[in-house]
Amino acid sequence: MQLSLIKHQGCATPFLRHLLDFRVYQTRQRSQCCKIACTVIRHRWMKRAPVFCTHNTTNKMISTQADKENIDMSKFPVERIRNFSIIAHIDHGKSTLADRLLELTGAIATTDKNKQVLDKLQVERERGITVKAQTASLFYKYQGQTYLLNLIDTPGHVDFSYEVSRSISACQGVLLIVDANQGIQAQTVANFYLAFEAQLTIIPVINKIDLKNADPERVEKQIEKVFDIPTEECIRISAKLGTNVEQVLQEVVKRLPPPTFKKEDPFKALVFDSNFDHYRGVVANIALFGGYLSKGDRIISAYLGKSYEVNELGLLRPDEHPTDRLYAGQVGYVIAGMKEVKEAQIGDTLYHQKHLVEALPGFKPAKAMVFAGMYPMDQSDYSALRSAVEKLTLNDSSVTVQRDSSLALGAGWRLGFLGLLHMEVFNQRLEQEYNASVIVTAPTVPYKAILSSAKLIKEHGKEEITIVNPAQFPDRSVVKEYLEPMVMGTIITPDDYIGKIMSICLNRRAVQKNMVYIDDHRVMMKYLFPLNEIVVDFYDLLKSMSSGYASFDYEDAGYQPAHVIKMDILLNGKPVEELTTIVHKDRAYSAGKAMCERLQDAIPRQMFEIAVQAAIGSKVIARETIKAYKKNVLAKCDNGPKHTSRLCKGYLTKKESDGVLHQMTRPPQSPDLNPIEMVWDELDRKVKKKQPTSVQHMWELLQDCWKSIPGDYLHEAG
Ligand SMILES: Nc1nc2c(ncn2[C@@H]2O[C@H](COP(=O)(O)OP(=O)(O)OP(=O)(O)O)[C@@H](O)[C@H]2O)c(=O)[nH]1
Repeated sequence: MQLSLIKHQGCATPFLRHLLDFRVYQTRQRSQCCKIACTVIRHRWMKRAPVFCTHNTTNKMISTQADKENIDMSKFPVERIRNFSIIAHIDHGKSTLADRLLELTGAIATTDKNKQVLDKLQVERERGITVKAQTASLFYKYQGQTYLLNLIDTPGHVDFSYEVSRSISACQGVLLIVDANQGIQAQTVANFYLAFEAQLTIIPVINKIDLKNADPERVEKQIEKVFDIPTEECIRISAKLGTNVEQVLQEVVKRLPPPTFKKEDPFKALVFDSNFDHYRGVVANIALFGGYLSKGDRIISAYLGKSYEVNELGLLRPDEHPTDRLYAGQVGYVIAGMKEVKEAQIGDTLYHQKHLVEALPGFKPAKAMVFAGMYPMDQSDYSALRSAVEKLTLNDSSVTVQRDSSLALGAGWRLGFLGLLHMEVFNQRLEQEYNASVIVTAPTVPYKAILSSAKLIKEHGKEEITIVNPAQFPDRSVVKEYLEPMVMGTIITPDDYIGKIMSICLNRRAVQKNMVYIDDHRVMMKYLFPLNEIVVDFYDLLKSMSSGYASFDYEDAGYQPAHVIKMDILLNGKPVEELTTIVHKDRAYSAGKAMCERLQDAIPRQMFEIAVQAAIGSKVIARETIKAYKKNVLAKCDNGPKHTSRLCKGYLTKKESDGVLHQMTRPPQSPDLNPIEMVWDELDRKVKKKQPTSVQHMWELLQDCWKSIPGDYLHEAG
């Protein structure tokens, strides 16, 4: 099958588009037709309902007068600074609480229009989720003293937990929000441990107490049982109504420790986040671990050793608010003329030119969980897309980028993401923020192979290689052992669903590691899963099995030996690289069969038969056939030239749905539809000119038309 055809046409032919859409979905389409196909395929892949805009996208932040004042940052010694993150399971109300805190401290005016003010990205507002941590500095008066509170609102979804771990590195405490109705969920546990391991002070906050089904007492008991935090330490609030939110601020001041850094020490700052501004270059979010920084200072990046002049610095309130200086313990932003994407490494240490300091440990690089190919819709857009990908990866450093190319799709990249939602969000941001049109291939997880062939070991320079593209999966004959990525999954569910959940876990090759009751009815289960088994649809399946009550979170659990094999998909005997997958040996037959059946549904019938086969090496393990169109429409041409001519016109208008001639088929190696279109046009002209009087005459005209088209396309049936 000549997938390279897609290169010659701006928009793929219907056949190829369908074919590619099966494993490849486009994030931006040129025609409505593509858009519909894409939506269908996207949902087929994701098995998720489409996400509609749930927020007022015109919701603008309303700044108060305080924003315009010049703030003397020296007024805030470390004792009067509190740096904290808001962490929680998805949708437990982090951003809503952040809105109330901003209002209470006057950072934004109090109005009912403030909804998730810190969720600034279009994608966040459209999906109603936080994907990027946001910082806001608040001034809060408590017992006659003004405190500087730096809050970081973090995402809740497991795919963005890297943002959480980075954010807490700039903090001394966290607010752990738990929904008073749902109680502790899987990401509550994961986020608690992130904060606990970083030795931060944790204030549990039970939110949504206004809900009819709220049961804060039960949730407090859960918190005591699972996290060993006494019930009396919990604060009950309603972020939506503002109930007890003031108490949260008071407890932040009372319970959270101030930073311990000194302004007398040499300047040292951690870059914990960064954004790319088209006009000003890199805007780095920094936490000062010592000393102070002034406008005009020369600073050095420990990562690159390059020196920069500070053009602007200040606080995020949550908009940028320039100040003259930032001091130890404070959190803010700095713009220092970093124009290159690579210059602003997250986790980097900045220091003064005059005072060399030891670099901070930084962050463990984010580990990509899924990989997918990304290609421009049109190869001429390659360099524009490259620049967009580079800029977006600066704003989202957890994406890994590797150059790649495909026979069918041309030059592109293989990108690594933290999960499927992360991948979707990245594509959506590319489209919305950079106006890029891309084709993204199906996601795959990174396998490893321990090579046995000395030649290959020499070629790679190591024995163990990571395979992120199934097409490059090495053959068993040169491999000692394959390894697959594993994750430790946490499932929290009401006990009514235990049986069903255990059975789906077993089905996904998972091994149970632990099971404990967190209260009278809820159970927390730990399973070791192969990542490949959960990455696409496990979460949705779990949700539907448990009527939405179960929650799931996972963390990396290394690699385990596995008997995995490469499965090729052949169309009329030719392997299609883009459709190659890696499957577990025990699942190969069912996966091959399912794939062939789905392809059979996805590929529209053509004028020739298409054999869809799944094969392991040279052995075909599944096959489906897409039958050719056959319709003896010429048999109706007995009524003379007028009727024949009318019929021909009929074919022309109907040809997409069913109008092809019985006597005409095309050899399978010529799947391009264009020659047929040309034949129809030619035939139309000839019929008009020569007015055929019989079927034989009509057939001759047809033959002439075929001959006028280059290539041997005509093939007489029967
Ligand atoms: N009834 C009620 N609803 C609330 C309360 N707090 C938040 N919500 C609602 O809960 C939903 C989720 O709130 P968010 O603030 O977006 O939750 P989040 O934790 O920031 O979500 P992610 O950032 O996506 O993890 C929204 O519809 C809020 O209006 C509350 O106190 N009471």
